[in-house]
Order: sequence, then C-alpha cells, then structure tokens
Amino acid sequence: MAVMNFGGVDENVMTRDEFPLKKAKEVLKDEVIAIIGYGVQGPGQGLNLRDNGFNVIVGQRKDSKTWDKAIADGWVPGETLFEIEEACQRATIIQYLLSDAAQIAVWPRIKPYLTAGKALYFSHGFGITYKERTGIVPPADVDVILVAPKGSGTSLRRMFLQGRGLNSSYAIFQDATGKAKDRVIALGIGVGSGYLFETNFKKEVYSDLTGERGTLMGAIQGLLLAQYEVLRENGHTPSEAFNETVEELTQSLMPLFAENGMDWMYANCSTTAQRGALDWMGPFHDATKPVFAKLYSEVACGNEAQRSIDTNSKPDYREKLEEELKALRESEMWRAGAVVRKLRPENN
Ligand SMILES: NC(=O)C1=CN([C@@H]2O[C@H](COP(=O)(O)OP(=O)(O)OC[C@H]3O[C@@H](n4cnc5c(N)ncnc54)[C@H](O)[C@@H]3O)[C@@H](O)[C@H]2O)C=CC1
Ligand SMILES: CC(=O)[C@](C)(O)C(=O)O
Ligand SMILES: [Mg+2]
Ligand SMILES: [Mg+2]
Repeated sequence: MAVMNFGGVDENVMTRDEFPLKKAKEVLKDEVIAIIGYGVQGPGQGLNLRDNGFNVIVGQRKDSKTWDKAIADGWVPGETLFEIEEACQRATIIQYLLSDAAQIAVWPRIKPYLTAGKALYFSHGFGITYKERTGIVPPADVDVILVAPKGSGTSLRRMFLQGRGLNSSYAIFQDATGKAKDRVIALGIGVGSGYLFETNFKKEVYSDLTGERGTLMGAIQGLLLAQYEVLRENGHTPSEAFNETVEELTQSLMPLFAENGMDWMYANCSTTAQRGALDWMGPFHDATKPVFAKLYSEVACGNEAQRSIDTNSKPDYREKLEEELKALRESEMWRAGAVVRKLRPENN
C-alpha cells in the first residue's frame, strides 16, 4: 500500500508495482470466481480475469440474450457457463454483477450459496448501503468486498486489450476470513484496474450516483444542450453549433486536459480564449453548484436509489429506457452529431 499525496491530501493506493499480477494469482490460486450477470461489467471483468489466467466461470439466466453473448465470448455451457445457482454453488468468490435492481430480485436465490468462508463481491455500494430498501444482508461468516471500476465495463475491457488500465476503488464491508484485503486487491488487479484507491461502500455509492447523474452523464448533456440551443436560437447552423459545442470538446480539447490538466489545455488555446474562460468559469460554477448540492442530498437521503429501484424493477423497464434513449438519439443535436462523426476522415 503506497501513501500518495493528492493535491495536499494523503491517501492509500495500491498499484500494480506493489501488487503484481503474479501475486494476485498466488492469492487466488485455489479460488473459483463466479461472475453472476453478463451485462456490461460482467463481460469486462470476466474476460479480463480469464485472460489474466484466473479460474473464472459465468452464471447467467439460460435462454437470455446475454447467455448467447457469453457463448460467443467463449464461455462453455456446463464447463465455464452455468445457471446462476449452479455457478454460485461452484464458486468460492461470487461477483454479483447483475443490475442493481436485479440484485434485489435474485438475492433470495444467491443467499443459500453464501456458505462460510466464501466472498461476496460487488462493483457498487448500492445493495449493501441501501439495505433497508434492497434487503441485501449477507451472512456474517462471508467476506463482503467491492471493486468498482470507474468507468463502463466496455472501457475496462478495451483498455485492458490496449495494455492500459481503468482505475477502480476498493472497499471491505466485512472481513470474516481475515483474507478480505488480499482477496479484494487481488481481484482488483485481476479485473484490469490501473490503480486501486480505498473507499467504503457508502462513499462509493454516494459518489458514483452523484458522478453519473452529474458531470459524467446527466450534467454534461444538460450543459451541452443548453449551449447548442442558444447558438441555434441565434441563427447558427447545426454544423456550427455542434462543432463548437461537442466535436471540438471531445476531439480537440478534452484529450488535452485529460493528458496534462486544465491549465495546460487553456495554455494551448488563444490568449483571447484564456481570458474569456478564466472570466466565465466562475459564473458557470456558481450557477451549477446548487444543482450538484441538491443532487448529492437526493442521493444521500436514498431518494435517488428508491427511484432507480422502482423504475428498473418494472417488467418493461428496458423498453422504457430505450424509448428515452431513442428520443435523445433523434434530437437535432445528436442527429447533427451522427453526420459530423460520419465526416471524420478516419470514418471514411
Ligand atoms: N455498467 C457499468 O459499466 C458499471 C456498472 N457498475 C455496477 O456493476 C453492476 C452490474 O451492472 P451492469 O453490468 O451495468 O448490469 P446490467 O444492467 O448490464 O445487467 C447485468 C445482468 O443482469 C441480468 N439481469 C437483469 N435482470 C435480471 C433478473 N431479474 N434476473 C436475472 N438476471 C437479470 C442481465 O441479463 C445482465 O446479464 C451494478 O452494481 C452496477 O451499478 C459499476 C461500474 C460501471
Ligand atoms: C460506468 C459507471 O461507472 C457508471 C456510470 O457509474 C455506471 O454505469 O453505473
Ligand atoms: Mg461508476
Ligand atoms: Mg454507477
């Protein structure tokens, strides 16, 4: 465990140098890891673990699209691919990677297989933190651990294949065996994390729900759309509005601040742009901070969790989500975006 100073604050982190893959394999050599659920995180983590040489099986509903997807990814029914119950029975580590709503419904079928000494692994603090709402209360004699990759399972897999790594947080809720720490770090390295930073289940879910509703997904769309609309209302073409709002951000400027920080991106823009950005960042900060504060309090009181449980437990939740995504896709801004993407020379 290295103590690193992040902007003046010391934190514990675990890097691949300190906990190499070889050590992770040694720690987990006698374990059978079952990936339960094969949606987005399931394939990312499962395939990375498999390629890294761990003993992995998948548990998934038969006769589902994702069962077929698992077969296409090389999991073999009866050998490495099983119904959920059978995978849980064979496993010593159960990676519970169903959607958060499905975790509630399926919990009674998982629980009997959580016998003494096994580990229950989550990639989200949701089920445990909101236990009054989810009913997920593990037995006392199992380890309860978390590795939460900070990004989509799709990116986790892509970055692994590129020899990169997505950062993850890790947490221990219950250490029944005395081995929880080694188990969780070894799994974190095994799924392809870049480095691992320490958290707890509650902090993980509060920050995660805030982030995805905020800057990562909700706020970014709201912010981009607001600027796009103002440009359009003032007579700018869709090409101009989209390029000045989205394309320049993702293709030109975001990679610069990803690489070297915001000041460096600014420094690579005109002094005119720098003057304006430095003057306007304050008003944008002040306008949005109350919305972020409201969002955090809605997360912390459990309202956001409840809303997601209620809607995503409905039988037709997938269709309903898809309808809303379709509306987004068919909005003028993103229809314009589809054409702009097609015009990228590398896509011709
Ligand atoms: N999507 C992502 O990349 C990320 C997800 N997470 C967390 O990882 C966990 C898994 O999330 P996702 O991969 O997004 O899940 P998902 O929404 O893709 O669903 C995973 C699996 O659950 C199965 N499933 C759904 N309802 C079911 C039911 N009633 N009975 C049996 N199986 C059912 C689906 O068939 C699918 O295989 C969640 O806790 C999530 O918060 C964490 C980081 C990122
Ligand atoms: C990809 C991720 O980390 C999210 C946005 O929190 C999620 O999919 O839940
Ligand atoms: Mg997340
Ligand atoms: Mg999330």
